[in-house]
Amino acid sequence: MAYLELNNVYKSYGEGDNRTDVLSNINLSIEEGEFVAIVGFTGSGKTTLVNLINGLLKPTSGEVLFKGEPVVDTSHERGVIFQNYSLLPWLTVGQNVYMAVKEAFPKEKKAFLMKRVKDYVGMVSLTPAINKRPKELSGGMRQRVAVARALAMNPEMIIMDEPLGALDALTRGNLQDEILNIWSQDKRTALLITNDVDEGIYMADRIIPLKPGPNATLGPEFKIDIERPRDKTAMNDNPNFKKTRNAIIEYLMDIGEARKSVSNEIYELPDIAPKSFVA
Ligand SMILES: Nc1ncnc2c1ncn2[C@@H]1O[C@H](COP(=O)(O)OP(=O)(O)OP(=O)(O)O)[C@@H](O)[C@H]1O
Repeated sequence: MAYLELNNVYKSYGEGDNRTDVLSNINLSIEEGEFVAIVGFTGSGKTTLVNLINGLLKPTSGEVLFKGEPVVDTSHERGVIFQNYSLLPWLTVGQNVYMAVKEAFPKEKKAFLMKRVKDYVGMVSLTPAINKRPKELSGGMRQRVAVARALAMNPEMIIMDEPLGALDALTRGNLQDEILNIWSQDKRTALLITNDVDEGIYMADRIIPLKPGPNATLGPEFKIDIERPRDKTAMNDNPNFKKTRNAIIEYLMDIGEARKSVSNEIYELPDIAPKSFVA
């Protein structure tokens, strides 16, 4: 039994003429302690996939199993870092993180909770902004609060939906390292959804492309055979890095071309005129 399993998962939105088939025949198996990245084009169904795993959505058919049990709801065991940071606007940075920590550790004393808030706000370099409200922060700072909030809850599995997209390269690199530290020290399981192949190779054990939809499905996996801890600078000269990067990019370009050729199809519109049109 895998830690997380998706078996023949299909997901559509709407009914009848309004039906959109987003995901088709998704099969994914992640072992405990693994770090898996899914790379995909925008609009291909990545957030839908995250929400199915998180328990915010139910599959149209197929099953999502977490530790052998069907996922029916959200759970603290699976912490999600969303791309749209969703902070409570009336609370400060510290209070936003505190609320989440209190929910995850309901029996702990205030001193424990406050220390955890301080540690995780510090980890994302936001100590000077701990008393600010979200509207006083830049998009990147808000995203860092969202990262601190999710990790401070101590989830067994960290699920990341393009969590670092809005950040500058330096902050992004630092947070990648923090996430990797937490993942490896605390023996977590991680799923990263990204459109950045280099980020996926730096962080993950395996990369799986999501082929664009409608009816998006997972492509072949690419194993990242590079020793940990990985060094970004040294990696550029690593033959395995170059080989894997080229293979993934080539694959994505091929499916991108296939997508373009589908969207370039010419549709003929029927030759009709409105019956009651008065010029
Ligand atoms: N609630 C919904 N009702 C109807 N269609 C939806 C709904 N949510 C998403 N979709 C459609 O499903 C498709 C995939 O959306 P999704 O947000 O999962 O993609 P994504 O890969 O995360 O996109 P992005 O990279 O732009 O965030 C899109 O065509 C979108 O319009």
